[in-house]
Amino acid sequence: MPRHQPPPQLPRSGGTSASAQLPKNWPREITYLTTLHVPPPLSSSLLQVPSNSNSNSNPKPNPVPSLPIIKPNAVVSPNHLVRITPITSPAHPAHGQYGLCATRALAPSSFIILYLGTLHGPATPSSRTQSSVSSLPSCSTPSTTSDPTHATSTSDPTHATSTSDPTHATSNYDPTHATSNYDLSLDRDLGLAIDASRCGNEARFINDYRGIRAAGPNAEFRDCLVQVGPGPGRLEKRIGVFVLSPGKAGGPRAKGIAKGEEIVVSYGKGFWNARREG
Ligand SMILES: C[S@@+](CC[C@H](N)C(=O)[O-])C[C@H]1O[C@@H](n2cnc3c(N)ncnc32)[C@H](O)[C@@H]1O
Repeated sequence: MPRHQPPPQLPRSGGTSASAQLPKNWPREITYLTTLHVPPPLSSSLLQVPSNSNSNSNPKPNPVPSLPIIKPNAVVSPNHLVRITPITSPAHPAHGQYGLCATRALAPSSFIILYLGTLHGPATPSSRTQSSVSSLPSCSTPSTTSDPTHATSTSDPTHATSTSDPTHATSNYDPTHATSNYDLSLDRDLGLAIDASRCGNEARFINDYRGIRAAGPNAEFRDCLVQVGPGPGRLEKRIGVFVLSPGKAGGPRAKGIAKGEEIVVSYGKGFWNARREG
């Protein structure tokens, strides 16, 4: 279970905006990010997607043409569409933790927030045997917040983290990613994932729908692209949280998410099976 301990000496806000305010109820021991944390030796160029140029110098088609493009003005920190909410009802399965609630009605299919955290590569043979995390690039000191009892995260089946590819020399793998409850796969081919256990944004507080919303999830993680730099030219891959699409007319999904409702996704059966087995 995630724990929110008293803070070590940490920066309270990360990303590009040093002056970013913290969202209400943000736990002091977790670094708040306004952009993806990409520690060396990784580089955000790994996430770049060729722009849809018509020039002859780039005759290849865009390999991910159908992903939604999130405009810079849709990425605001703190995010005014959501509120980090302490869960006080004993009937809630994540009682004593936090959840994320909508501050206004959110339309079906609409973009809510990016999932931010630390980008990391897969485990390499050497990183698997590494016993100390203190020398690894991280947005905080070795964590008092990661729960060693957590079994390997597999999250949403479409975002299950891969830690088994030993071929990527650029890995910054920290062994705590393997037991993180906040780890989402970003690119299976490259073995890249985003871990929000030590640093992240409001999206890290999204719970799984099981035991919370009988009708199922009302949101989902989706691959998307963000514009980086000035102008529309450069696109990078990210994971976004979106309201579920309407589905069959009149069904529970058609309404989107109501003001005050908890935003819940499906982590996938693998996430919970891994914890039962672990
Ligand atoms: C990504 S975190 C979600 C935010 C978390 N509630 C918090 O306050 O940090 C995932 C963890 O939240 C808890 N959680 C999420 N959904 C749950 C559910 N439906 N039932 C029980 N626990 C849940 C579990 O402890 C899980 O490992």
